[in-house]
Amino acid sequence: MGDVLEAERLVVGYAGAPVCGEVSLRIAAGEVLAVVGFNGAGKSTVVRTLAGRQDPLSGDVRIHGLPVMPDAIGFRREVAAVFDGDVFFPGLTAREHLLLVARGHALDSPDVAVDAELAFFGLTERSHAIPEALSSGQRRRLLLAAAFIRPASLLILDEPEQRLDPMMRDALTDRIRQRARAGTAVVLVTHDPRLLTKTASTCVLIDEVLAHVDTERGARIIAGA
Ligand SMILES: Nc1ncnc2c1ncn2[C@@H]1O[C@H](COP(=O)(O)OP(=O)(O)OP(=O)(O)O)[C@@H](O)[C@H]1O
Repeated sequence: MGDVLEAERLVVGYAGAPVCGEVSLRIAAGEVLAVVGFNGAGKSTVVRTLAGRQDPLSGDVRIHGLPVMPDAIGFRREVAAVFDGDVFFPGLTAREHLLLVARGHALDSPDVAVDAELAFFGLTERSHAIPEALSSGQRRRLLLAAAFIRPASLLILDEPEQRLDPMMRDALTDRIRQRARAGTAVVLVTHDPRLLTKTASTCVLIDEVLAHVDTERGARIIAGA
């Protein structure tokens, strides 16, 4: 099977200054690639660049063999992402956010899909609340629900475990595995060793020099062991 995502000698950073070493990686359908490293190493910068949220300083990123085109419908159809700073429509309820995504992606039965997603992420009772009236963990769940409800061949998750309680982390772990089994390629930035070992098939350590490490070693690095 061909690569979903391919980065070749990618350099990422701000105002012309790189934040980490060159990144070269590939990920195929059904693979989960964990991205690990210490605070400030450059993980979010790397995955934001992979998702087309910022331009690379140099190097190449290809998704299904094509350059990253964040404004193109075809690109946005393939790539779903959750980042820390993602925003909501202040006047729309949790349910309305998910309906918007479900309808936008032409799901067959959007109402059914939305109810299922609200239930999975434990938001059914808060489905008519606007984001401001949700707890911070519930807002995180809503962002994740919006990413998982829609089809995508590449799913980029930047520390999705943030602010989730242990039960929800377990549910998220299962969901990522299920999604990968269905053929989605997943890029997962995480500081959670358990989430990493239970989901990832490969791992990269972001530092001054990028290292490809096995998932057990990746988990030991983030556990500080
Ligand atoms: N918008 C920005 N402008 C300039 N520098 C930035 C910007 N965002 C992040 N940085 C810097 O780039 C470096 C890498 O940040 P990044 O957020 O990619 O790290 P990270 O590995 O994801 O960290 P963490 O584990 O803390 O989330 C840090 O030194 C950070 O201070």
